[in-house]
Amino acid sequence: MGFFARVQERGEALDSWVCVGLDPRAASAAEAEAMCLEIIEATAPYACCFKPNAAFFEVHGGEGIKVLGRVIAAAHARGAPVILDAKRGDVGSTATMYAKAAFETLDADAATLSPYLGWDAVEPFAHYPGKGLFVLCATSNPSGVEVQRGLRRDVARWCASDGAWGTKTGGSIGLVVGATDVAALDLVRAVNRDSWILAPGVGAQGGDLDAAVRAARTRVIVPASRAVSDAPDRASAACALRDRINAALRFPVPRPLAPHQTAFLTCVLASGALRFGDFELKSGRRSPYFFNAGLIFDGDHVAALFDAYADRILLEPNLDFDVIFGPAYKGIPLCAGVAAALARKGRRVAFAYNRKELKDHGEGGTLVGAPLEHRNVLLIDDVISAGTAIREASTLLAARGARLVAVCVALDRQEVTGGPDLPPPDQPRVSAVDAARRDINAPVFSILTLADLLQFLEDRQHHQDGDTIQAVRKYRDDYGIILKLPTAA
Ligand SMILES: O=c1ccn([C@@H]2O[C@H](COP(=O)(O)O)[C@@H](O)[C@H]2O)c(=O)[nH]1
Repeated sequence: MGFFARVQERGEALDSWVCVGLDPRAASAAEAEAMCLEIIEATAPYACCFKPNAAFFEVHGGEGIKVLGRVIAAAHARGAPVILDAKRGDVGSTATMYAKAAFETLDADAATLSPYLGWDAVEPFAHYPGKGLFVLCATSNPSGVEVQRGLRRDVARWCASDGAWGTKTGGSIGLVVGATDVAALDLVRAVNRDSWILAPGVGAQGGDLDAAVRAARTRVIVPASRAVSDAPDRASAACALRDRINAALRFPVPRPLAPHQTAFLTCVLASGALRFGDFELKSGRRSPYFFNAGLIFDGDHVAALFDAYADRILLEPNLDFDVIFGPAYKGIPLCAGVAAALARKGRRVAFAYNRKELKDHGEGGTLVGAPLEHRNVLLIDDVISAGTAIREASTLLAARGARLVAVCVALDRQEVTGGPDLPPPDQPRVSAVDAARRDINAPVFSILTLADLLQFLEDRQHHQDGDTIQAVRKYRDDYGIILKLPTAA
């Protein structure tokens, strides 16, 4: 079982998202060890994981490193996963040794990493199956923002399950976002709804625990070092922290979806393109909801749909494309309509599409619209089922000398590939979107995900009955690529 699945399981079993930090301020390695063992003993019933910070052990030299190994083993003996907080980041060959030290020598289950040197500094850590990574996104120290302001949104996107790094790591990558910066947590969750967040900075650093947890919404682990180690009764301190986190998680302040998502939902519900009930999918699964973009045909609904695509595309950072390509048939009106909507919003791009039949008269050929050679192309489609259409389109584009830069779809069902049998809980969960993304080597993003849909239903913006919401939630838990969320809004 991977690190995040283990944290999830232990967190749920203990009903606690407290990560107890082990930062022993001690005069010797022996004293540091004794202190950590006491903390582990007292707080294990409240700790979904432990987080020793390497500095507090390295300061004691070789003996300190040995103690760190024994402290990690002691946490393991209590069944708790361990995050090694060492904020590593270096050129690939050195990062390889850092990864070996963290995951082999010390046997940590996860490590904190700096994104500053790019993917090749992170990659060696990703070679260890089952281990977790936490990438620094917005740190809790006061001046971090001066450096991170321009980078944190991109880091958050890269680490999302459909982001560049999230995809490469199969989702075993989380983010460090300080509890001291609620605006940063908001920003991160606006572009990344599914990564685990480690939110340090409560207690001694003065972070607003309630606001931070609410901003993170879900999949949040709150580390506390001094707030626990310096408390007169460490067990009570960890227990109180647990309760405050849970209270904030159980009563989150509703967070609206982005306006283009609400407009899209309004359109698909009004047109009947999104329905709730009992549907049999091509895969043989019975789904409590079904999306059929072919049912959006009234002019006002179509206009809203094109606008929602255009708004979503404009939100995607660093998307450099000059042609929108729509694979036949459903992609044909989409590419034309979205190109028009983008033009109205100030972004001029061309469109092209293919025909399925070969023409034997007139201009001939299978492609219509803008020339594709040497052009950067954004592929647009309604929903990815098996991903066949996307793969075929990508082959066609490559044959025409075009560069496929990304794929935009309306709905990402975020479910594992396969048939009606439930996937084994310990297997890596790969969705059709993930598989397509891997095969075509380009990002895939969507206007709406299943997680967004659930949030919409749960926020009661749409008056669905409780049974429908329960059924969609259960479907997500059974077939979703996203592990069961620790909290239901
Ligand atoms: O942004 C960050 C990243 C890591 N940390 C580390 O967490 C603990 C916090 O200690 P407290 O006593 O709970 O303040 C410490 O090891 C830091 O190095 C962080 O604070 N902020």
